[in-house]
Amino acid sequence: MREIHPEPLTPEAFAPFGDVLDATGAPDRMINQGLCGRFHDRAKLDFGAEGRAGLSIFKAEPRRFPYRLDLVERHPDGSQAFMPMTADPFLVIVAPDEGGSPGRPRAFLTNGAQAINFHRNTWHGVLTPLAAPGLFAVLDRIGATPNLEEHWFTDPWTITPA
Ligand SMILES: NC(=O)N[C@@H](O)C(=O)O
Ligand code: NI
Repeated sequence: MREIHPEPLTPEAFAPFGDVLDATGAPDRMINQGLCGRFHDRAKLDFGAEGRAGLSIFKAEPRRFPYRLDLVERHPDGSQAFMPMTADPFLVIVAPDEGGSPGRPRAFLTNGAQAINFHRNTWHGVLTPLAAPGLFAVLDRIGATPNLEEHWFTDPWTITPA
């Protein structure tokens, strides 16, 4: 059984795969008469030449550990951002591309105050909440192409805390 242990999500570790939107530390600017900190323009959004931005709500079933990972996917035509609407940590799964197929996946656990944005064509697991109601705002590309490539692992991975 091939095991993966989740790592804490940090912008540095996630950089090869996408952006982490994290409201820790000092904001980039104070707005609204000094009553709001703006962490400005923190994601590289990409909807391609033929697409447009779409903002959706996902209500996903919570998953549990040990989590069986048998599928990763990617969106060749645009980025995809998962922004939780609750303060529950969720699981973020990515994998490097190795000649058109995913390499060894990596799993990250958010701290409950983070959102993520997968860059275009990044192999990732589908939205994976760990608590109900699994509510997320999702910003991704809407367009005429399917914008989806799936890879099923013949030998699934098991994600479980160390
Ligand atoms: N298919 C869809 O809208 N969502 C997936 O892309 C996902 O990453 O959850
Ligand atoms: Ni996706």
